[in-house]
Amino acid sequence: MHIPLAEPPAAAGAEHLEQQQAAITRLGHELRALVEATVRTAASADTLHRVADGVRHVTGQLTGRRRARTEIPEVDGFPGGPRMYSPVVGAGSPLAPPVRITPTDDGLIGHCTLGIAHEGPPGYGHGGMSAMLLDELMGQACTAAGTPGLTVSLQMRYHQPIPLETPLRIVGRVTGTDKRKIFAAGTITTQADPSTDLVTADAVFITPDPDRTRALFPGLEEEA
Ligand SMILES: CCCCCCCC/C=C\CCCCCCCC(=O)SCCNC(=O)CCNC(=O)[C@H](O)C(C)(C)COP(=O)(O)OP(=O)(O)OC[C@H]1O[C@@H](n2cnc3c(N)ncnc32)[C@H](O)[C@@H]1OP(=O)(O)O
Repeated sequence: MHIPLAEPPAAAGAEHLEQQQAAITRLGHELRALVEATVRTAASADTLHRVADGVRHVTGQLTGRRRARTEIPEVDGFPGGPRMYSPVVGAGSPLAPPVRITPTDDGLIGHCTLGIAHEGPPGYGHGGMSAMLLDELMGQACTAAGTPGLTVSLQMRYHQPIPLETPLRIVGRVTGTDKRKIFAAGTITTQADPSTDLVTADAVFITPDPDRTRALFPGLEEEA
């Protein structure tokens, strides 16, 4: 079984997909603003109740067909394409900072800024967020290297707290392979001081064998 990395959308449907992605991105942006306002507000209980009623009303407008659990959204490509609802890179996810990723000669670089919604210690990023950022960058580096895999081991080292509301730089790169195992490393720094590691990580990813891949991802299109 050969699983190609995701291709850009076919020309016929490209315009529709672009419009859909733009709308998803816009809703994600507004939802992130809502999350940010929610975790910062000092509004009265009355106001919070009123807003909760309004949000419930808005949620009720997202009707129609709901994506099944293992279904890959039409706006996405997997593996290796856009992930609109990823909690890390998804422009449509209010959970995502979101991270913007660019390839380099030696892996991938991600840029993002964490907000108060991602807080661990007051004023600093949650350690689980750092793990999520690095897992994603290293995982995507595996895919970009042509060896997509699932994380089986993730070792984190927290050297200094990650400041919130500060542009961050996340690096992920593949350091080696051994059959289906891919070894990766990653770092988080601020964009202003990329030579001071705040968090570093090492991880092992495994490319599942074809039977396991089919079982795990029934929505994945195969090429003969
Ligand atoms: C071709 C398409 C492939 C598609 C897959 C790619 C998808 C990703 C693509 C795009 C995403 C972009 C970004 C995502 C980033 C975030 C990533 C995540 O969040 S991943 C979610 C969390 N991780 C899990 O849920 C995994 C749970 N684990 C499993 O399902 C299994 O462990 C699995 C399928 C990954 C492997 O199971 P086995 O049965 O095939 O592998 P065994 O035979 O146990 O091990 C193979 C070799 O690896 C070693 N190994 C196993 N665990 C190890 C470990 N922890 N450390 C070191 N080596 C280990 C073993 O000793 C063995 O080595 P020896 O061949 O004997 O030399």
